[in-house]
Amino acid sequence: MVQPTSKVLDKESLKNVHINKSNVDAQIKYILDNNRVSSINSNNWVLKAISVIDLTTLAGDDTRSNVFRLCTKAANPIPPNILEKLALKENIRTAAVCVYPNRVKDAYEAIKLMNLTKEINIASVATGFPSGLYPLETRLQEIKFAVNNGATEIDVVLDRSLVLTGQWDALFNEVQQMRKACGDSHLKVILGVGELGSYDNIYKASMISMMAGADFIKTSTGKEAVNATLPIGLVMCRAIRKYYQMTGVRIGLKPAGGIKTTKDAINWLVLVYTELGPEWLTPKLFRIGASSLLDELVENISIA
Ligand SMILES: O=C[C@H](O)COP(=O)(O)O
Repeated sequence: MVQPTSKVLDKESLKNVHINKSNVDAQIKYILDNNRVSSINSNNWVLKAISVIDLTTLAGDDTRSNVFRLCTKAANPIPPNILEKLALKENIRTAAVCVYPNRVKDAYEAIKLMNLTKEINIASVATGFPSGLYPLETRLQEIKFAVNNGATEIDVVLDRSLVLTGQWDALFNEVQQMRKACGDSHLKVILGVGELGSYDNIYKASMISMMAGADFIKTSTGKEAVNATLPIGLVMCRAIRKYYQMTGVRIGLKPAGGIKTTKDAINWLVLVYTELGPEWLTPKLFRIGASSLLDELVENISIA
């Protein structure tokens, strides 16, 4: 669990952040054109992508039975006939399932019933997902409710209005209280990047969230018009890198929203590999939040 580090970083220093959009776009083009991982067996990258998925269902009609199905799929993402041909040393699982607070108990019971040897984390969205526009008191209660029902990770949403009006101290204080409400569960902070107005705001919100104790920063709820794009990912990677340089603490990245194809997933792996290094490509530091990516990845596993 990451402890708040406000004493290490000076919030005033964020005033001088100016990110140039065309530089970011050019850097993304350079990274993809000079893909340093393209020579590596692509099956490894597809399997890596599967292992970092937070397999998500966040629909208004989610029921106990579809959460049970989701958990079964998270535990056995690759069909036995393909698994046999791959001859892996151990079965691959997705890193987590991600559900609404009222479905956490169902996920907990489903996973317990399966008696797995390797853990699948249970992530719950919280804090008035997706808008975050609810009283702080009830947003904190939602976190505690999800934790008490078995969530090991909490994906909170920021109140975007605090970013848009530059209320950085208020934002820091809110995230710090969310951190506290999580107890031992991990805190992932959803920035809602499509609604933050600028790359500068995305960078600053990333920094404030990490300073306040986020274990991960996450791009989107999946409900905004603009979700996880690579240029936004680059801005967030740079914030994570800067934070690591200043504190020695590694914070995770979770792109989510609109990631649907194998190419999308591999591009994110390439970005993180290039910007943060191979040590970030583990479920501890990188996740892909997605509701419909898994089937596409499985279809793209090549078997002899
Ligand atoms: O956190 C995960 C997102 O809500 C999933 O978005 P998606 O349905 O576009 O994959």
